[in-house]
Amino acid sequence: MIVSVCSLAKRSGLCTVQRAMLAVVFRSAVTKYKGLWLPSQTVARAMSSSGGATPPYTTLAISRPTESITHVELHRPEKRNAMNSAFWSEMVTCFNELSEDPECRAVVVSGAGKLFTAGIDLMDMMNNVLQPEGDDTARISWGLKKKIRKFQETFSVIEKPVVVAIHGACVGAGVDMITACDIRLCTQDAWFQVKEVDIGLAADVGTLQRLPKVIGSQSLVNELALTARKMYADEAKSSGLVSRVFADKEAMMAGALQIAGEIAGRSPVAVQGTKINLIYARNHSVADGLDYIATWNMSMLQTEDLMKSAQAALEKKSPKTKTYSKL
Ligand SMILES: CCC/C=C/C=C/C(=O)SCCNC(=O)CCNC(=O)[C@H](O)C(C)(C)COP(=O)(O)OP(=O)(O)OC[C@H]1O[C@@H](n2cnc3c(N)ncnc32)[C@H](O)[C@@H]1OP(=O)(O)O
Repeated sequence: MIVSVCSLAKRSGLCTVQRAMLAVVFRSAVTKYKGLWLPSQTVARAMSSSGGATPPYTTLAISRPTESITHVELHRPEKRNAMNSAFWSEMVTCFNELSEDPECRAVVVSGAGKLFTAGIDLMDMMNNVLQPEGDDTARISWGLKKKIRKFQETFSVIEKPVVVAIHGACVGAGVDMITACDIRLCTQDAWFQVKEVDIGLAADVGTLQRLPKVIGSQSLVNELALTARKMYADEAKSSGLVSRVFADKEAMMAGALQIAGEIAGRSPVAVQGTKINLIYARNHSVADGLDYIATWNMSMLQTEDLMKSAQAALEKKSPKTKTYSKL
């Protein structure tokens, strides 16, 4: 199909630059799905209608909309994707596997059913997570700290670029999770709630540390975290929590897939380096960040990807027109 569009453009008398631009625009509107070039909208629809969790997982449905994009769907729709003990360990296994998988160059995360996630599974939290284990206060505290660190790890292990697509609601630990993702999108009906104060605890899986870096206004972060008020899509956009708001889930999934495709089509050396250095810069001073990238790039600048991408730029083509080997 791509080939026929290109030859059509050639016959139409368009110049090389116009033809190249047309090809890029066309490519961003379609996605290769199971060997066929299909409209991104159609692939997004297929992504949103998964049957159930993917064994051995019980809370996640994993699919590959394209060779290089993995879709991870939170999948406990009947419990509003509440995060139970299985979820916390499955997420770590899943993201560790994706980190090791050279085929996977970008990840889309979304939620099945009515909403993105209702946060931690409250029944599980009361019956399992918070059950005291240990003979005295010191030992119980020691064990709890280990648990909290393990929960924190769940969202910190995400090494590949992650686009998260939020619809309906994103509550409590859901906010912790999305602040650890790279690109946040939502639907017009989405709302966000740092709910932890309402259940008697200070959020401890990343919101209090990452949200101030994400939305920039400490006053707004304080208000959200201290009052647990809901924040709706428009404010999420204006405050910078999300970068785009879509009319509905289908449009959002198509948008997420398109962004993931933009990332996955570029040099994995450049993409991974960018993600790692952005996170480093967030957590360190400018001086430390500059030193880190200099050390990083003293080896990474030797990649063949640089020549390929520069060649594409000279030819006035998208870097996505080149093939980059796995990382
Ligand atoms: C060391 C700990 C670190 C982590 C800390 C994390 C903290 C947090 O995440 S705080 C936030 C906790 N979450 C909540 O307080 C949200 C509770 N849920 C709701 O308010 C509503 O369910 C919601 C507005 C999200 C959706 O409402 P809707 O009317 O659409 O659904 P429901 O009829 O209420 O629920 C359907 C079934 O799902 C079960 N469920 C929903 N949320 C949870 C949850 N968080 N934990 C466990 N189960 C949940 C609900 O009980 C219904 O089940 P059933 O009755 O069997 O149909």
